[in-house]
Amino acid sequence: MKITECTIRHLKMKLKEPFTTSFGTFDDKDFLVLEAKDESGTIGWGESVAFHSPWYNEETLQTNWHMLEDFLIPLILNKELQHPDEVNELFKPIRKNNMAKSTIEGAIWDIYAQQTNQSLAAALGGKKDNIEVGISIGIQKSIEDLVALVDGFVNEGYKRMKIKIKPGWDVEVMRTLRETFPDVAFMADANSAYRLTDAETLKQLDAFNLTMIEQPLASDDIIDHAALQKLIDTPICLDESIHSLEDARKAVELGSTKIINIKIGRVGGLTEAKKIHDYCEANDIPVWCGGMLESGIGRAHNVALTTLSNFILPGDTAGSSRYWEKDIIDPEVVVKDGLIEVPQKAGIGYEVNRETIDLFTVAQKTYK
Ligand SMILES: O=C(O)CCC(=O)c1ccccc1C(=O)O
Ligand SMILES: [Mg+2]
Repeated sequence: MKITECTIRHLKMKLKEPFTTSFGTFDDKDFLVLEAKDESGTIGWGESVAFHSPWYNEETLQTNWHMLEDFLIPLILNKELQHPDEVNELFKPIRKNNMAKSTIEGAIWDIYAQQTNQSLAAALGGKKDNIEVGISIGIQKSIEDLVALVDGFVNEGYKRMKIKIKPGWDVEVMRTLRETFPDVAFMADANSAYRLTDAETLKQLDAFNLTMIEQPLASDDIIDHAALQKLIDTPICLDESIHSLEDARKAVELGSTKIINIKIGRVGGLTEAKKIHDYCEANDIPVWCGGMLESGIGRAHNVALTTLSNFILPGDTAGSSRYWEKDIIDPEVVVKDGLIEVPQKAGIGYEVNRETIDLFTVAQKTYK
């Protein structure tokens, strides 16, 4: 396989509802999509999960465009590749910029799966026919609003509720939810809103039988998380702190994390995601697939990755209709009884709808 052409598109899509985390609110979603073509005309799609602003990590839509245009696409164009794992090696001399790397790596995995006539899930080694999913719920105006939302998602069948928390929107919120829904699987995600000195507050969450607490402390920390885990019973799950297999190994060895949220973009692509998955499986660390409010393209990659055996806990891959009036893939990702059926077609398994994607494209450029 030889990539002969890449097109970067900047898409702007309106979220149905604003999504609020401890670090800010998303209204629109601005992001990049990459279309790669090989010498035989096979087309593969990748999505950048970098946001418009550097809130979640340091990458942005613009830094991703720069990295792709000036460094990553030139490394790939017209190079003979046997397997997408080689992309991970080719990109090693370039430090970080994982979301940019993942964008093009994902498109190459899609092409590879099509050329070997298998679903992306099968190409990765996944065996599940369907995957279990939960949902991530942003910070609301009032606890009553949150209770009503959770009630709706429980009725829709989502397998676990992830509640965004921050100082002042934490203990009483989780207490109310636990009292109202005694049997629902809840977890909390702080997106780095606390410090080790907040351990007493976080300790109070132990009373609510949470499946885990995600990234309570600083986004680059694994030392204080290890100290915190000794003080609280709720298992800690790292998100922001894990960028590679090496990060995962160090965090597990230090006792900073008992569960890992794997995001394909954050770790630089599917090859690295699979390595982290395999390491965690060998070390009895359950993993699950995180979300970045993706369009259908990124969502399809998440579905495929989640078919690997150690994705034991439900992920954040909710259905397309949770986010968009109209997604850019056909069919859209549908959740029924908390399950997504894994597409069997070759590649990512969904068709990118050219008419819809054109509607949301605000800029594009082709490289060959
Ligand atoms: O529904 C989703 O895609 C997951 C939403 C989510 O939790 C999230 C959204 C934006 C940035 C960070 C995170 C996170 O997992 O921390
Ligand atoms: Mg998170």
